[in-house]
Formats: sequence, structure tokens, C-alpha cells
Amino acid sequence: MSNTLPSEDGGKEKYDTSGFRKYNIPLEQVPKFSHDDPRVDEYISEMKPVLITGSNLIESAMKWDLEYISEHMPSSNLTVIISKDHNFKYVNEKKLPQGQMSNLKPIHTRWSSMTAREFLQKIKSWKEGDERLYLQQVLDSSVGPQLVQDFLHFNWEWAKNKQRIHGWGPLTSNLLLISMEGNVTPCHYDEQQNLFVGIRGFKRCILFPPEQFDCLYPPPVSDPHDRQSQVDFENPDLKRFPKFSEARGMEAIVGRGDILYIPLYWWHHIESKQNDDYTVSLNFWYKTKPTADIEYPLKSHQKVAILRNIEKMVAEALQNPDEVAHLMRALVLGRYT
Ligand SMILES: CC[C@@H](CC(=O)C(=O)O)C(=O)O
Ligand SMILES: [Zn+2]
Repeated sequence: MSNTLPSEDGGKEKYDTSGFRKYNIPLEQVPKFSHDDPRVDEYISEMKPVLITGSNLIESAMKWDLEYISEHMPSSNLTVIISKDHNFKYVNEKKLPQGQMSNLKPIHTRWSSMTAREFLQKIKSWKEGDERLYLQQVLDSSVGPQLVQDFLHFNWEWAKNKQRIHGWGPLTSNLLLISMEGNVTPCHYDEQQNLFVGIRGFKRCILFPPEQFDCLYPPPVSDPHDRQSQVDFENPDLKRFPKFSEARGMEAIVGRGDILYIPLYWWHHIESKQNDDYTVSLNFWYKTKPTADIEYPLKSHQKVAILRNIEKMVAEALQNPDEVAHLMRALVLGRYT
């Protein structure tokens, strides 16, 4: 990450990461600029993470705490993920082999639904050893008239301006995230551009560029944990994942009103500050622009997209996931290496 543009203090501002887990990973700081600083668009256009401060993008949602949500959505059932520990690793249930649940490693998380009031009561009465909870609700009309009004009062001009000048596709969804202190969303990448906004509390995000795909070891695309690193950051298995020792990341602390731009295909590992109150954040996921004319050299995220397509095509052609590795090795070993 040699060519990061300096922020006011040269992008070297050390974020206060007390209260977050320490990993043995070299980390640079994600540069931080005010929303009206032209360098914000320079970073976004180069698809590099940047922390944007002082915008009023979701000023009308700054009051979204669990009391307010409980008051305005008393009976709505919201999606809550439940985990045996602090890790909330996403499972694509559509990729779970039907009827073979028994021989799968026990799934670590399960989905539930409850009202905001129930969620608040559960996290208030939580004690060490209890299952952990993470409210993750897509914003749609079911959030009720008051939150819809707040949503309509977002600074859409600012968001639409970013969407337009960077040629993003449509806004696909906003995910409301209410996390217990200390919850972790382990390292993964998404295939969408992301404006990730802090509403309450502090989250630390560690990011890696798409070109570090071979340091982070996602499982096969057919796996329920597709797009997620298999490396346990707290106890990395360097025998199985040796190149993880070469991973070089960036970090940012997202606080109230901050927007972290997470470029598509960038790996990110997000955690809520430990021993602190619950956190509230909201993301804006945008499809990226369709690639009209291919420019060479290809960008690293485009190469990851190619890898995914090759893997899907080979698996589809073979109709047997167990044969994929052998064929891919035969293609490369002794020929390209
Ligand atoms: C999905 C949960 C995660 C956010 C994230 O991964 C994203 O917005 O892409 C987090 O904040 O814990
Ligand atoms: Zn994500």
C-alpha cells in the first residue's frame, strides 16, 4: 500500500484502538478526511478505503438507538443472528447441502427474529457464557413510518453525488447493524461498493486489498462460507495458511457520523469495541458500474472476479466439487509454475 495519499497528517494518524482485539498483523492507518475534502473522491476513484468525517449523510438517523427503535417499531420482528461466541461468520444457507446438515461442521451461528425491545432486554441481561446476539435488519418499509421518514431525510444529494461521480450502480440495500459490545464479523469481502456509517459507539475495521486474496484463503465458491477468510485471526494456522504471515492490512475506527468507504472486493474484518455499550451502524451497498470498456492492466478486484468465474465454470462442468482441485492443479503445476 505504498501509494496511499496522505491525509492532513500524512495518513499516519494513529487511531485509538484500545478496547479492540490485538492481532499479529501489520496495519497502516486508513486516511481520514473531512467530507468536503477533494481527496475523499480521489481515494474513492482509486478504489482505496478512506474514512470520511463531518458529513450529515444520515443526520436523521443519529437518534436511532434501541429505545427509539423499540418505541417506533414496537411489534416488528427484526432479524437477529445468534452465535456461540463473539464471531458472527456469515453462512449462505442456500449453499448448505440439502439434508446433509448432519455431516457439516456444526454451524456456529443461527438466525432468529425478535422485537427491538426483546433484543434490548437480552443484551442488557447478557452474561459471560451466554450466546451472543447481533441485530442485522435490511431497511425496508417494514421498519415503520417513523424510521421511513428518517430514512427519507438522509442527505441523499451527497450519496447520489458519490454514486454518480464514481459511476456506481443502484443502491441495493441498507443494512441496520446493532451489535453487542465485542462482537466480530470475521474477515470477508463483498461484491458491492459500501458506504459504512457509524451511528453509535465505536467499530474497528481492518481491511486488506483484493490482491491479498492468496493470503486470506477463502473456501471454494460453492462453500456456505464463500467470500470469507478461513484464517482465524486470533489463532492463525500458518501450516495450513502460510501466506497469511504476508498479509498487510489497514485499519480505521468508525465513530458516530463517520463514513468508511469499503471498496468492493476489499477484505474487511469488523468488531465492536469491547466492554463498551452496544454499537449501531448502517451500510449503503451499491452495485458497481458495469465494465464498459476493459482497461489493461486489469485491476486486482477484476482478477478476483475472474478467479471466481473460472472456479464456478470448472465446478459446473465437472459436476463434482471433489474433482476441481485436481483439474486446477493439472492446469498449473509444472506448466505455469
Ligand atoms: C455485515 C456485518 C458487518 C458489516 C459488513 O461486513 C458490511 O457492511 O459489509 C459488521 O459491521 O459487523
Ligand atoms: Zn461486509
